[in-house]
Amino acid sequence: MMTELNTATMPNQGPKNVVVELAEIVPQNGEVFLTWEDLWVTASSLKNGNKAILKGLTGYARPGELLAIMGPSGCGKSTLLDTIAGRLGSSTSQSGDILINGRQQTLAYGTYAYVTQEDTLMATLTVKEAVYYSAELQLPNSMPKSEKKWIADMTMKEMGLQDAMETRIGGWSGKGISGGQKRRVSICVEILTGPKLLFLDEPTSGLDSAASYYVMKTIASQCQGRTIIASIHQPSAEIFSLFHSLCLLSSGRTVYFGPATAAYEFFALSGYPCPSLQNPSDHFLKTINSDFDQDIEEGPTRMKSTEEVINILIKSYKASDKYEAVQSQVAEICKQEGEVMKKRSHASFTTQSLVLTRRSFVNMSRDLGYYWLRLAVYIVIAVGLGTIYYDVGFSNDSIQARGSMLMFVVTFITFMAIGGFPSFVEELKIFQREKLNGHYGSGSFVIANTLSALPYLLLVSFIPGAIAYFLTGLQGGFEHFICFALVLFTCMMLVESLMMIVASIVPNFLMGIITGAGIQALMCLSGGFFRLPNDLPKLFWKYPVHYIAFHKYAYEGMFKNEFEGLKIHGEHKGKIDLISGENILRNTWQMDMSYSKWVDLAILLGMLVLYRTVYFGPASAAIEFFALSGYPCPTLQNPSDHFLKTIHSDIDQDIEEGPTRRKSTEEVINILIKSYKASDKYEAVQSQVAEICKQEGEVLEKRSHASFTTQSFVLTGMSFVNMSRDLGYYWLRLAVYVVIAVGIGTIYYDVGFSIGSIQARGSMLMFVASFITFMAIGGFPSFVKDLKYAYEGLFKNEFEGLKIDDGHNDKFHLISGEDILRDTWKMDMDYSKWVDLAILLGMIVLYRLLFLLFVKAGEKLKPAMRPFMSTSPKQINSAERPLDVLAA
Ligand SMILES: Nc1ncnc2c1ncn2[C@@H]1O[C@H](COP(=O)(O)OP(=O)(O)OP(=O)(O)O)[C@@H](O)[C@H]1O
Repeated sequence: MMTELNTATMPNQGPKNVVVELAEIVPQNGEVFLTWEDLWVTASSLKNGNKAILKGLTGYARPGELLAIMGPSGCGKSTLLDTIAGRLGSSTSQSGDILINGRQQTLAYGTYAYVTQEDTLMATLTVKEAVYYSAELQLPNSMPKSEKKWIADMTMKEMGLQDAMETRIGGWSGKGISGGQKRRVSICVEILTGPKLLFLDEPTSGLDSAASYYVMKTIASQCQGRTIIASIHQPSAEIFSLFHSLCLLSSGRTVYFGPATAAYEFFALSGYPCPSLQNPSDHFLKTINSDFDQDIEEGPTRMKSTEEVINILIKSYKASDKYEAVQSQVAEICKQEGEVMKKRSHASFTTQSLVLTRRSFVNMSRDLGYYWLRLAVYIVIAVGLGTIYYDVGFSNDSIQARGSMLMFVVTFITFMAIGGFPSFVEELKIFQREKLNGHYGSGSFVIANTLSALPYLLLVSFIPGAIAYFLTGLQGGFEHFICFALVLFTCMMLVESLMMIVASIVPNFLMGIITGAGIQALMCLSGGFFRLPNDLPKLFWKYPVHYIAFHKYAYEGMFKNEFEGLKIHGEHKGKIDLISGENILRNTWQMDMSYSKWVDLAILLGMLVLYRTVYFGPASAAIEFFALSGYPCPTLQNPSDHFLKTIHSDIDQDIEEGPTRRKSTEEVINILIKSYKASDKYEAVQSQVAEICKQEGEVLEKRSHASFTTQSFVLTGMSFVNMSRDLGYYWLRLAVYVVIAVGIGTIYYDVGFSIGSIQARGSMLMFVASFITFMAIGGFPSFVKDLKYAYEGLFKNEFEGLKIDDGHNDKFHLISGEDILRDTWKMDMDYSKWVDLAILLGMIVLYRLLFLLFVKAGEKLKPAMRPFMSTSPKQINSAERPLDVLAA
């Protein structure tokens, strides 16, 4: 359909006499026509009020075309893309119509793909593994495996990834492929299903100009029957020539929408022609960039501000035939009630769960921080526990020792299960991206994460568990050990499940660790060890928190397992008396003996199922919410572009050498290298280098910089401001601590001076000194030495000068706090509580000095460590590295 629009000529009113081609508006084979009309997007915040980001945009995207959204940084490109893809965050509101094939409908699975700016990929996998797994997850079961592999291989080849296929992706845990290659892997996994509508947010960010060109060329070559919309920053002249349509934005307004080729003419006719030998996109962006208030020359004497120029261009566009063409094209598309988008078939739920389990298992096995480090630390702690409580015996004292040892296992060892949280958060980010793109749902992810973690959790509970159990000499018998290890295993899994729920609600991992630790602190406080069950305040702490906290059942399971059937050799009036474990459980630990330890274990397992289900339901909806809120994911060629493009071997592109001869890029590079080595340039370089080396020239002098004091002050100021603004640094911890403090205060409310208060005071102080300081470092085991002085300081502060009524023979009898410190808590009374505090302060200084030492040593060690940390230089595309750095 060819339509000639408004051919009247008006001076400086935009390009006229342009024949605009309107596509056949009959969507076939799932093709997609997308229109948006009078689109407004407003961000509202308490601080800044309402701010319009997009201001009444109208446009369309058609099958077979690549539409580029261009504009200066912050003009609203990503917002427009997100809005038309239905991914706008909840902090913004939108108005206007967005129609697919003239209908209001949602984007169905497999019909569209969205490639985000950020690359969220599994760092431990190789490129090939990542793409293969993705193909298995997305492509239908009916497709043979060989075909899936073929599609994956072809797509990788199209994206120029064939040389990086065996290289690990790398990321936060270690260097892998380059940033540019990551970009291409991200695009690759999204186009595997051949979606009819493709959104790309900055597909070339992080790529050098040659790689950008080839990636965009590959994308453009896939336009057949496909609608592609890409936001792009600064395309080279060559990339610009690949665009069919262009949407040029400035501060949320349309400066131009129409054929990309006609934009050059539009600017010229509007009075801002592109100077010869300049990349048109550079010219367009420079003209409409109001960030740097640069006056624009309009002749030898006249200058205009960028804002004025933008207004002229917008007016010119609105008066042009391009504007009319857009309106009529949108009206035309909207008239048709086109095809309803049908969901593509994808891999079944079972296949997805199995593939995800395999992928997650491989990731866990390769990520040192997921389980291996924890296993090593647990083994060290288990040896520590085993040697501290070595052969605990059956004396009266062993009651307290057994109880403390089991409490440590249930509370601290399981608490440390949050150590794998950062690795889990990385996996979660990938899940969020893949879920948003419809690759699979929450169900398969939860099943896969549970199944893949099982073998590792069994390892980390049974091996350290056995070491601690047998060294301590807890109750003999296989059944007892199995119960102990199973309770430990279930608790660890419960902590991981709890952290999964936290991760889906809290946006970053530091905040997640603090929140998760806070929840656990409250649960173990009310679990029945730190405050015995009968002493817990009835309202709230006993009913319901005590019964909700998994620690209650874990303590009960562990204690029943240990004490049932045990005979303790107590001493009474100089005679040895046997006390039964059941009595100890009932009287000392106040346990509910109406059900067995296996019931406790069953309740723990039930809780596990519940936690995982909670994550699967409302929590996964929260994931979506946070991801959507932004937390969670050329004809005049630039010479340097040409050089890079020519020597770029990633994409095996043939280079024309005349009408018939073609050479592979690799061949061309070899010819160029040979030619360079034979040239006078090469000789000149050799002689210049030799010449320079001959001279013993000036020694480079160090430039003077800010003094040490100034630097320290500035850094203190910066750090202080950062800490005050970062919610996760101290504020969240403060809030969590306040909640825990209220918990402690109400649980131990007005502890009194009875004999029972000795235990209560001790437990409360132990909880404060260990658990709360433990939380300060996000779950890393605090140094035991610190705790000794912290305990001593707090205990002396509390008991010195105190008088406790021991109620001996029902008479009022006072015991001094000093006696309690010496006899009950076995404290060193040779020095005062202030010495303990001074030692703690000294340790803080020592740790900071050690930190400085490690930072300095780390800088020196880095070059030596590099070979172990990164992949070989051969695997990293050397041509991309310098430009990636520049782009960054
Ligand atoms: N949720 C939001 N709340 C407040 N302001 C927002 C929100 N989202 C975007 N903005 C603002 O809207 C403007 C456009 O943002 P957008 O990310 O769409 O720009 P862009 O053109 O894609 O930028 P860049 O090229 O730098 O990625 C920016 O000024 C940004 O700060």
